[in-house]
Amino acid sequence: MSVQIKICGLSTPETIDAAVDAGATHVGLVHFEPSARHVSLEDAAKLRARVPANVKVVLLLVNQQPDATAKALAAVKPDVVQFHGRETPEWTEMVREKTQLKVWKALGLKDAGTLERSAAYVGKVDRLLFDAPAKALPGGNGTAFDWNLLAGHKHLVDWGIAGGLTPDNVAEAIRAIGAPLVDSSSGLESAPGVKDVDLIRAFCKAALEA
Ligand SMILES: O=C(O)c1ccccc1N[C@@H]1O[C@H](COP(=O)(O)O)[C@@H](O)[C@H]1O
Repeated sequence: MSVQIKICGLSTPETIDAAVDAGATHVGLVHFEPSARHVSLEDAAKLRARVPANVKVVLLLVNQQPDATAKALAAVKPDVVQFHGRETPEWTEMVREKTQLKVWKALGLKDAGTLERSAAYVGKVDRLLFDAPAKALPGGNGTAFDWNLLAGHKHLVDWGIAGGLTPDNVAEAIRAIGAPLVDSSSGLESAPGVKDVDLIRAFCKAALEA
């Protein structure tokens, strides 16, 4: 099976269409006000409506309260909700059971200890997304983690990698650790929050040819 590709932080119809045409399997919408890629729920719902059924829409939320989470999910109707903050296994399990949506949890991979702790999410998420450790923001920082931390790891749940992936390094990442899904955001931008359609195309091509 070929690698799955998520292009995240999209905020315009043109870049959504470019990602879909280039072969992305997932497109991500960030609803997190401190982010340069934040989209309102109204805009997210409009962008969501452009996406064909064969491509999955991922709504990224960070440490939202239950009411705000329910409101966002009802407005955007994503296929997947990606929690990218300090959300607990109990929380991901509850959202998964209540909504029947696919639930992903992003984890900043600092060391082997983080990987051990990721076991707490097994059975409580549909995918673990390994990212670089948080900085001022919990993600979207354009920094990669040490992929070797995942070498030889026995994955007990679907997984993917994010963090500093670009058209230049995505093939290496796929070959190095056999990542089944790659996720990129800031590495495909001409300025923070401004996606570049040529970089989106180059990223998808490099991932599909890896
Ligand atoms: O994109 C953001 O601004 C963002 C904000 C808060 C949490 C996560 C965010 N982005 C996600 O982080 C990873 C890695 O991004 P990058 O490729 O290193 O820029 C990815 O899943 C982004 O969608």
